[in-house]
Amino acid sequence: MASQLRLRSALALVTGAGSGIGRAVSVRLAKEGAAVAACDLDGAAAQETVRLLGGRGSKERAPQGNHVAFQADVSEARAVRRLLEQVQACFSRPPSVVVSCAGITRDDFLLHMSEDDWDRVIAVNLKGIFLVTQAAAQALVSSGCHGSIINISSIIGKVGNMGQTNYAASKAGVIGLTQTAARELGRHGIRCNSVLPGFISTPMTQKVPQKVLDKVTRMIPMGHLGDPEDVADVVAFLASEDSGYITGASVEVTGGLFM
Ligand SMILES: CCCCCCCCCCCCCC(=O)CC(=O)SCCNC(=O)CCNC(=O)[C@H](O)C(C)(C)COP(=O)(O)OP(=O)(O)OC[C@H]1O[C@@H](n2cnc3c(N)ncnc32)[C@H](O)[C@@H]1OP(=O)(O)O
Ligand SMILES: NC(=O)C1=CN([C@@H]2O[C@H](COP(=O)(O)OP(=O)(O)OC[C@H]3O[C@@H](n4cnc5c(N)ncnc54)[C@H](O)[C@@H]3O)[C@@H](O)[C@H]2O)C=CC1
Repeated sequence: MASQLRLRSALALVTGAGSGIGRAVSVRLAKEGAAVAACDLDGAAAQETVRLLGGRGSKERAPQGNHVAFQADVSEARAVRRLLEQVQACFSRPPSVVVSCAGITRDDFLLHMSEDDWDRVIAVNLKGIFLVTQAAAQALVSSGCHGSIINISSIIGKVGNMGQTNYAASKAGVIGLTQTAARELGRHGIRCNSVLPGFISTPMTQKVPQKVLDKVTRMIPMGHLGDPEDVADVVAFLASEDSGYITGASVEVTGGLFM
């Protein structure tokens, strides 16, 4: 999709911006003119993303159209409230585009999965998106601004996957959360959509045993894993007015896997 300055007036908050899909989303939204607030649990990784965007802003003040890094754990309510406060103080407005990419895996078969591995994945992948979506929506509604919220789920949230009861439940929950937010926030001019990537080449998938990787690659109709940029293309579309009448959707970016 040709790159345009579709987002030149947007302020985009991206969580999980320090790696993989979140970094690719940050790069793409900046390329289309957005100012980017790049947030990650790993603050240094978020800073590196901002360096890649050519940003130099400090938390205290972001020169017009600049990009700034923030550190926050999205699973912590106080951290998310502080994040939205810092972003609005830095840019003097709420983010009109919010992309929740922060996510983790703690894979194991159901028979052996620990309660801690269940709790942590649900806390980051599902509660984290609840907290960020809620805080961003509150800021937008109270300021009377329209917006586009894009939550990264997974095709696994639709079809399940061996070794991922926690992850699959979290990603299925993201779809339902986003559909409900879309129903409630449409009247405020805030669109909410989910993106369901398939197997994308990032540090997250590098942990997958090779034999599983080989199996799944053979199952993909397009014959290869996706790149983070393939997801960023769709996120940029959902962030822009080119998707102005789309809300509550779940967009699969899978190369046809599990269609
Ligand atoms: C018929 C093949 C179907 C393959 C489907 C795979 C779908 C994956 C698509 C993912 C797309 C989206 C991904 C995403 O959102 C981001 C991620 O979540 S990336 C991480 C994805 N995680 C996995 O797929 C789990 C991979 N498995 C593991 O990490 C380990 O197996 C696990 C920790 C669960 C258990 O380890 P261990 O006890 O050491 O057992 P083994 O590794 O030896 O496995 C035993 C046996 O089971 C087979 N197997 C394991 N996982 C899967 C799986 N997901 N799908 C199919 N088969 C799996 C493994 O190959 C072994 O088979 P053998 O025949 O006994 O060798
Ligand atoms: N890679 C893939 O195949 C797929 C990934 N996804 C989802 O896409 C999103 C991004 O995944 P990847 O880029 O592949 O992973 P990644 O591991 O490369 O990046 C995830 C980022 O999230 C950050 N993060 C983790 N916990 C956090 C927390 N509590 N607070 C703030 N930041 C936190 C990490 O520091 C990291 O920078 C995740 O939600 C993942 O579940 C969905 C489908 C497929």
